[in-house]
Amino acid sequence: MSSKILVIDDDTAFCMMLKTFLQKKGYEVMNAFNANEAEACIKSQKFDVVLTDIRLPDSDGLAILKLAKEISFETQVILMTGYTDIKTAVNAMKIGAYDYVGKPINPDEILHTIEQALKKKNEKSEPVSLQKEKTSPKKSNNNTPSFVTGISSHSDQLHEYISLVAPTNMSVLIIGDSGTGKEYIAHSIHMQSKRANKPFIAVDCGAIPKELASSEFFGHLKGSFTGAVTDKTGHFEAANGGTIFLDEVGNLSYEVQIQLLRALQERKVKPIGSNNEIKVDIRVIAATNEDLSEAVKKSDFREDLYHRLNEFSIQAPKLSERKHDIMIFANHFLAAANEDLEKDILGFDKEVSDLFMNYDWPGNLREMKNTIKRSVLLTKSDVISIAVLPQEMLNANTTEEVPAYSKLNEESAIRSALERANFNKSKAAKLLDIDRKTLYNKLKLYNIDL
Ligand SMILES: Nc1ncnc2c1ncn2[C@@H]1O[C@H](COP(=O)(O)OP(=O)(O)OP(=O)(O)O)[C@@H](O)[C@H]1O
Repeated sequence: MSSKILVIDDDTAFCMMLKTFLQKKGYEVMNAFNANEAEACIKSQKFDVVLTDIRLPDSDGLAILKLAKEISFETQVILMTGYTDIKTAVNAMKIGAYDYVGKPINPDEILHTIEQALKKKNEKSEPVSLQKEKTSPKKSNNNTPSFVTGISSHSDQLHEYISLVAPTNMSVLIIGDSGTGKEYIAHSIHMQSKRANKPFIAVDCGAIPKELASSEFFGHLKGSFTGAVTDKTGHFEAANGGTIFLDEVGNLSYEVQIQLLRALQERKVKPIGSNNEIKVDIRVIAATNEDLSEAVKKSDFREDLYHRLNEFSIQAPKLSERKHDIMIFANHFLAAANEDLEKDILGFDKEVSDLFMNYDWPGNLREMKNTIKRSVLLTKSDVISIAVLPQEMLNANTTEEVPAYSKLNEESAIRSALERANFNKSKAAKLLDIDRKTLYNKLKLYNIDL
């Protein structure tokens, strides 16, 4: 049976073009041109993948993401971003989006992302027993990509902390922006601990619907509630003897926080519908990208749980702060992308590495990994050039040099944007964030001849 995809975008021509392209690749595709239509589709049938623009006339892609996940947790949602900043898209991944792709959409890129999303969906629907084996470090050793340690002073301190805390049984709270490698740090602590040959179970607390949280953490017996068609092993039991990693722990509801604290204090869990308590021996590592102490002050997060999780804290540095590590990571992701896409790209040209060093990387390591993979896919020569980088990166890099556009400095802003864009009017208009027609009018007004 072919996989079902819903494409949502108010640009009808683009939407239909993508539909035809994906149908040719063997998918069953439906279109929706606004959030209202999309909602009706999502409620009437189950999709394997939902591909949605972040900006919609009557709502946004984040609302679609939440709805799709509520209706079917297994549906993979991919966001398409235009000029919206990457941070919104990266943040969407924390609430369950599979990935994001930058506009203009490249058909090969979107196809690759859809294939990966379907692969993930199919892995997810395997029985728990199989998943458990997958998360067991013993089995995943071959596939686990190597951990880049870096050489910056931030990296030195990070790894000193990891090696100090790893052999203990202390709970660790990892604090850092999205995509800074918090899960990698957690895994690294686990691998350097005495629990290394026991399971490491990562739980994305932001992606678990509230009603399912207890069953996800503690398991359930068949028939204990509507929809419980088989027995389910909870994450706590699956992680027994090893480490449980609670990602985005700040997103847990207050009720689940109480249940978690109880399980951690008593070292026992009771699956829903069962009378038997199961003893568990677990080390907890949690991660957050918000200020949990603030959440405690506002009573959004329980203080007792906060202290239980925060026996030791580690700050995951932003990529832009680790200047000496930037090209080490870039080369690591290049090698991984080459292997994954069966390509043989040798490196980055100078303009690209300069840009990498000066760019802010709001999505941190995840953004870099995605950017490099996309660039490898699009590169036809031996090295990655600036031409294959996402437009947002180029724009971000030029904002400093192009004076902000205002009535007062209009003429100089236009001249400077034209120079930056090598006198390509469309590019200059984009840099100035005005449409092409307005630019033509202004060129006439200021007698700028090209
Ligand atoms: N030290 C590292 N070496 C190699 N790759 C890394 C390293 N740290 C992170 N990565 C890569 O960067 C990506 C983001 O890392 P990770 O998922 O650990 O970030 P995160 O901070 O947990 O993100 P989020 O806040 O969105 O949950 C991952 O895909 C991982 O492959």
